[in-house]
Amino acid sequence: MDERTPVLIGAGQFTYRGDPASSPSPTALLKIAAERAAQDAGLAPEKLSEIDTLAVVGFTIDAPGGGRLVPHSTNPPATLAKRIGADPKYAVYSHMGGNSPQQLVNIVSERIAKGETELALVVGCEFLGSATKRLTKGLGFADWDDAEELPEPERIGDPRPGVTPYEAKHGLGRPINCYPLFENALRARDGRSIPDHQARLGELFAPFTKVAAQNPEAWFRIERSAQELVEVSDRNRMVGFPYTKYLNAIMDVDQSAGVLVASLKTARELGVPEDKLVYLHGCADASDLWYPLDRQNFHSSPAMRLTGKRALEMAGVSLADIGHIDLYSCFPVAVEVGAEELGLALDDPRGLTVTGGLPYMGGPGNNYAMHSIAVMMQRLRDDRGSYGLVTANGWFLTKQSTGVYSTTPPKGPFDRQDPKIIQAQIDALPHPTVIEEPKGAATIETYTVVHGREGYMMGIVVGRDSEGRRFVANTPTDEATLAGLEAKEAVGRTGTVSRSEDGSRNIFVPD
Ligand SMILES: CC(=O)SCCNC(=O)CCNC(=O)[C@H](O)C(C)(C)COP(=O)(O)OP(=O)(O)OC[C@H]1O[C@@H](n2cnc3c(N)ncnc32)[C@H](O)[C@@H]1OP(=O)(O)O
Repeated sequence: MDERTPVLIGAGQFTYRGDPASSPSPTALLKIAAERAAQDAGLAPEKLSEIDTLAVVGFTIDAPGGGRLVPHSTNPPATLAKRIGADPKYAVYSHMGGNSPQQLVNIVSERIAKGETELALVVGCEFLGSATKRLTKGLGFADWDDAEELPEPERIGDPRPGVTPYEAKHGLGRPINCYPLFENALRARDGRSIPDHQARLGELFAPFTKVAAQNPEAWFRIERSAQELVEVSDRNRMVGFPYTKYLNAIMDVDQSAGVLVASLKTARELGVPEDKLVYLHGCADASDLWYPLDRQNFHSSPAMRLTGKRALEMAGVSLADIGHIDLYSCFPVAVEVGAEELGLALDDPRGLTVTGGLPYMGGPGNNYAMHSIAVMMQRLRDDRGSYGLVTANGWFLTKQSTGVYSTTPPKGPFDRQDPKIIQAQIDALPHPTVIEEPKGAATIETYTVVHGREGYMMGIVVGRDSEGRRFVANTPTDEATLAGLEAKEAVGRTGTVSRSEDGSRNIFVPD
């Protein structure tokens, strides 16, 4: 076999459940995952000093506008490299997006195949669990010694924000507000009643909780029934209609995961046991029409379809050959759309997650898919010769990265297709015109109702004006309007849109 074949040799995960006052710093979390990945490959932790490539998944807290409330290094790859005694010639820090782990594995694999990298560490972490508690309880961060001021890291990935200022002003910038727009559109497209659709969401995610309950690294190791997931209760409030809290990715966790990727030559020189090797057979990366209002509709993802198709094609296998699947699962609609685009039934007997998914396993911001890859590697080692599919999603069903893995060595050389090829097909798709200041009669294309801890907050409507142009608006915030939007299907309802009194936003009033 070609000695430049990229191969994943070790994976490490870590979940911190201790006292927030002594929680590990971001660099410490990364280092633990890296050391566990080395151990998994049968290597001493000191061997990490030999990496020539380091790719760190962007911290959620470094999202644009995140500020620096939580002290941490201004250059996470450089700080981690120092801690593990490495001097990588290629060190990068990714932009925001849950697609990043799979995308980084795809990119470093291509570098390995081209002879640019011999041994790479790809690693990320989430630390909002303890960080938020430290901030709210005034515990400080004095024991975190990684808040270094260093030159900015080299960034990798697509730097564009997930929403336009127009969309952000109306609340689309938060995933808990934006994903429900897709869910409600999907329900309306299928003509399903609200109660039937809620039941479907519960049935979709109950098996995820079962997998999480068996996963030692899962944040919530609790199996829940379909009904419990969707029933509004004191412990399970509505967040963004139709999603109760249990259907949302959990935000506040402390977790890290990383993988070591090597050329086959280096893996052999390091003495990595053959039964540890997991090959990346296929991969693809693409973005959908970027901003939510530019999408063709709110119930599809051409990027998921085309990256899935391409990754399978590159691997030379079909969906029927795949034994293990992990679809990105920040919210149910990511799984529903992902399954539909790939041609999978929601009750596929193979299951749609190997980890338990973002609402139960955790890893909410950008690093979840690293956990999928880590668990997938072990699944494939335990089921030798089988294939595994991992999908990873960033922003609002925006950026997609896909990987197909197996312990079976690939037949041909690793040849990643230029992502621009799929991207050109997606960018050429027709889509509606967007209008920023609509006026007059309009129709709801999709919507959500946003709840805070104390109850109703606001409605968000994506609508079409009388000329078919798409806009976003908020609704009046009175309970009757908001409860009405939840009581019966509001997609297709008519109303009137105008500018708010202060001129800052659009307001849609249903008829
Ligand atoms: C591409 C992408 O990946 S997009 C996804 C990116 N990720 C996100 O956007 C994360 C979205 N999630 C969130 O913002 C938050 O987790 C929310 C809003 C859903 C809930 O958070 P909060 O407002 O803090 O919830 P609330 O105050 O009502 O309840 C907190 C309690 O619920 C628990 N909880 C929060 N989410 C869940 C969940 N999914 N399952 C079970 N329990 C949960 C918390 O651990 C906490 O428990 P405690 O009281 O025992 O400490």
